[in-house]
Amino acid sequence: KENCFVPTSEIIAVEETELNKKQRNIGKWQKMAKPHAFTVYYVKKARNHRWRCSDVTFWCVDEHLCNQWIQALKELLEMQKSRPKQLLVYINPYGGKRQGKSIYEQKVAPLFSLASISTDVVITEHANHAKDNLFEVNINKYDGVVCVGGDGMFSEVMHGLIGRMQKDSGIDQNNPKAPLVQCNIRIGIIPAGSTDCICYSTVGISDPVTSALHIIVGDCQPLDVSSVHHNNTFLKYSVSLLGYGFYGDILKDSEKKRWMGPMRYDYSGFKTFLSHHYYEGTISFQPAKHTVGSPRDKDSCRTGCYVCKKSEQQLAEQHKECGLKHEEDEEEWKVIKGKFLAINAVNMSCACPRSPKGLSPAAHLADGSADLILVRKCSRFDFLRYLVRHTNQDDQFDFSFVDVYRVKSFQFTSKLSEDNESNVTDIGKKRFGQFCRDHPACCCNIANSTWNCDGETLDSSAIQVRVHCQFVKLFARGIEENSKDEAAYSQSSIEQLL
Ligand SMILES: Nc1ncnc2c1ncn2[C@@H]1O[C@H](COP(=O)(O)OP(=O)(O)OP(=O)(O)O)[C@@H](O)[C@H]1O
Ligand SMILES: CCCCCCCCCCCCC/C=C/[C@@H](O)[C@H](CO)NC(C)=O
Ligand SMILES: [Ca+2]
Repeated sequence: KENCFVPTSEIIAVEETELNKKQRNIGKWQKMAKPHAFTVYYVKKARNHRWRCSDVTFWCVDEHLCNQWIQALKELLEMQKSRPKQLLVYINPYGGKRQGKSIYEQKVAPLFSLASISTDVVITEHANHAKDNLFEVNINKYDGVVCVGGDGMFSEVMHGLIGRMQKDSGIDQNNPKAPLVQCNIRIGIIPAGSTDCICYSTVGISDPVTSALHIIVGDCQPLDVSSVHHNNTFLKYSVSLLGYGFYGDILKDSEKKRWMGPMRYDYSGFKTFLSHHYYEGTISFQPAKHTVGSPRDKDSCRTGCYVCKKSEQQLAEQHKECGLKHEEDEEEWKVIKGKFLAINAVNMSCACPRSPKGLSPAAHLADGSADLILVRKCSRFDFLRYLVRHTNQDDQFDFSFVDVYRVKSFQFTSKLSEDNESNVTDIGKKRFGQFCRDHPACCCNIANSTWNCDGETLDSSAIQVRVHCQFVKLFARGIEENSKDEAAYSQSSIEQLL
């Protein structure tokens, strides 16, 4: 009795339906001598951005008419050119709660098969298996690469794909100013990790079935990617969080407790909060002048985002007019020295189930900028107030000790490495490390923190970062507005469409 309207772009599959005897004997169909039927499988939108596969079966007496409908609907599906037909799937069996394999087999593979998508599946045997494999496979054979795992697994696949593109084009990734070759093959994320921040921030929910359906309908969401260098050595790419201090320390501690699963972040988070370490250093950045948005905006990045579209146009125009190299070199750098509890640079909101609005709620997925959040030294109580605001509706930037800037590139050098560079003859300092000036009695050693790069640690504290606008593409569409559409989808009618 429920009506529903389904755009053809959200039909998953159409199949002829074999009616069994019991089905034939119900309702008005029992009067038919030999009823014929077909079933339409479609995306049903539920609450909180969750998608489900629903179906409706149509019956008729005329076999020819029934076949015509099936044929017409299959032709409509064939016209959806952005849908993948052949996918390469990497499963990390040890990510998150170690359920990647069963999640894929039970929830995702049946949907891919229903949608006639062929897959080559690789279950990874060690870290970097997927990344290394992507340098060897015949990549042109595939319409997309799917990773089943968490943010770390996504990062691995992204590094494999970007690295492969640069290698094939003869681009040296160690050159921080090299004009990188864009990666056009889309990546799908089936969330099976501990944080799943990239999935949550691009889909609005961390749910394997929802993500599988976004892959099937062939969605496309571009993402900004930051390249991270130490002098002239390439370190990593980042799409979500580059965090020094608090999030770096959490990650470093939690790596030793992988056996705890996702709980390790809560344990290490609490421990890191209690340790209340701050780090001295200098951060220099180039403000993102091309973008029309600001980190203090009330509106968030949503499907078809105006700010992201505008940034894309502006950057394309700038490149045409003066060339990237010339223009970037000339722009001003702002320099800030200080003592920081956390330095967070986010290319997207970094929303995740732990923090549903994220570290920077107004950050954009594809505007060519990152939000640089500087949390200066403050009391434990103030830092706790700041952290709690990640989980409620209050403004987390409304503190005297928190500053946020929208940037297109930045650099960081810790005080420790500055001192070591400028004072190489100070043997005592080099041999015994540097002692905390605020607690001379306790002699606590203030080492550098570690950068947390999408859940992986970086080997260097001194880094240079540049944001590349819309550098990779995901099978996603950004977070959809929670609007009347949701209600409309559940009430209107598939019969109207057909
Ligand atoms: N078979 C494997 N054995 C050990 N490590 C692996 C294997 N396959 C992949 N990895 C590595 O495991 C790391 C973490 O995986 P993943 O991101 O899937 O889970 P997670 O860390 O629990 O989740 P999140 O990144 O969301 O916090 C990845 O960086 C990846 O390189
Ligand atoms: C006392 C209350 C504390 C509440 C703190 C809530 C903050 C949660 C924020 C989660 C971090 C989101 C950033 C995502 C980072 C990922 O790249 C990374 C890898 O998955 N995850 C982590 C935890 O580093
Ligand atoms: Ca961005």
